[in-house]
Amino acid sequence: MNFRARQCYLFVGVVVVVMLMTSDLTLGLGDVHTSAVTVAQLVQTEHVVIDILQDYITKEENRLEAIKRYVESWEEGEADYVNNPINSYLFLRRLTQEYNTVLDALHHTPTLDVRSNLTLLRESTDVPVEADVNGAAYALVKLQDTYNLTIDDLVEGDIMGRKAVHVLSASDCFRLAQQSFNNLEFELSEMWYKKGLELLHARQPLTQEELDKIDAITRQQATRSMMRNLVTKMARDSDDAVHSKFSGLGLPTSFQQQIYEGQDGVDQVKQVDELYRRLCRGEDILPPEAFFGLKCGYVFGVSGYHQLMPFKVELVWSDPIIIVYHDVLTHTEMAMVKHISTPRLATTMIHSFTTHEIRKSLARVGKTAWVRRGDDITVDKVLARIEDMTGLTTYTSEDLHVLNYGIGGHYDAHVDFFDLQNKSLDKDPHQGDRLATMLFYLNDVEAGGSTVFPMLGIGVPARAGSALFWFNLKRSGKGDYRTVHAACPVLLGEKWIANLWIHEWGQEFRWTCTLDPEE
Ligand SMILES: O=C(O)CCC(=O)C(=O)O
Ligand SMILES: [Fe+2]
Repeated sequence: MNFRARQCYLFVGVVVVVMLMTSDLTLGLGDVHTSAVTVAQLVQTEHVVIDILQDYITKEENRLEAIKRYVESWEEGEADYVNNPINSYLFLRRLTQEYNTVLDALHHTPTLDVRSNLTLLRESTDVPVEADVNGAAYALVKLQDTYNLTIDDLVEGDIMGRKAVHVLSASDCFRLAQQSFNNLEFELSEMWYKKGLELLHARQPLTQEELDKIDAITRQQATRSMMRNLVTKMARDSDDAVHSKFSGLGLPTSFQQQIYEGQDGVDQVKQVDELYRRLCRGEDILPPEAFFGLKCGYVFGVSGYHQLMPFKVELVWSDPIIIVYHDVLTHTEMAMVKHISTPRLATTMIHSFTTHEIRKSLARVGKTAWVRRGDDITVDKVLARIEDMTGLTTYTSEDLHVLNYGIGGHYDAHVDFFDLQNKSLDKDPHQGDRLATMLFYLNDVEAGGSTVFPMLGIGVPARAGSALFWFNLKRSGKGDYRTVHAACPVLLGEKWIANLWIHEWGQEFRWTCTLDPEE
């Protein structure tokens, strides 16, 4: 292995080890792609960049044109400038007026202007950096994995028949391979290296540089596999304190399987993950009989206008109760919630209940904003509607949590409750546990983005204006683990949701509880 390759491997090794020690799988991954709003803003920024450059090109062309005109108007040895008065006049005019134009053109170059305009733009916008390209590359790999997309289709830029503007090159494949490796997706990494090499081999005749690249990557296979074994062993040998740091951070299931091999619960993780993928792909998991007895109907609200105008309700599951309300928000209301949230969107963080840290995680990729009662009349109306729909108070709930997922945006399997009965969290600020979740879909997602419940085998597509509702707690107040749910990665388009976590306090006369720990 040459020195550069060795250095490169050392670097990858260090990255992987640092990721394990700090349990930060997001290291080196930017999150520009995680929100469709941010990407749309960048598309606008690029329009401005193109305008600035276009203007620069025009000015440069005019400048060169002036210089060219001067040079071309000189007819060497052809004219008698000395004896012919007209020639003499033209000659002197050239040397004064036209020559000055040339001097002007040479002095006033538009380069400084274009540079300062571009610098201003860079300072006023979050221009993506290398890490953001890696983030977007990792999103692609995640989509490939969840939706069983073939590597060939991805290379051709084909996602479910929708063509991209360009195909992927060999070096794109190597970037995807490297990114998968950094994120401990070792099998996927191998596949992408193989594809990259195949694309390079297909280029005939090969340049010396390409031959060197093929050679280096082929020789690095052995080091990669050594690195992989080392990292896996280190993770396997780590103690519980380190393992608990990993929880909820989006460690790939394939890697978890290897490090927790033979331990309790690992089969369940694998099973939940498998069901999650199948549900995301829209596969039917349950036989039709499982849905017998489930109903659709009109249900009147508990107060206000909906006492006369019922809600369209679909019972998606009966135990635990999962309900979809159709057409419950208007387009204006959805637009308003998105409008207020857009300037507040920030990288989604997750709260680890084992370490109490708040961190960026690969388990949840998207951008979040919080909006509260009083921020806008629409928010107040939405909260009042939730009370109408559920009969529960929203005065002890959290603020409305708005999420914008871009391509690959997702949320791995989780429960919404804190299980306060089992954990010694300070209860007061929480107003009790999260009794129920109301999740509004604020747009139609072109492909992907369903909410799925792997333990139950059901999935709910994101449809603009509908709302998904379920109870997180049993009547005894215990967390109901059957409500494990996940947001499938967005495959095409974007996804907007707003959810409200309704808390236990204040529901004493609205929700019957029981002392029976089994209920
Ligand atoms: O986006 C979704 O479909 C689910 C989001 C979710 O589960 C959450 O925010 O807790
Ligand atoms: Fe959730």
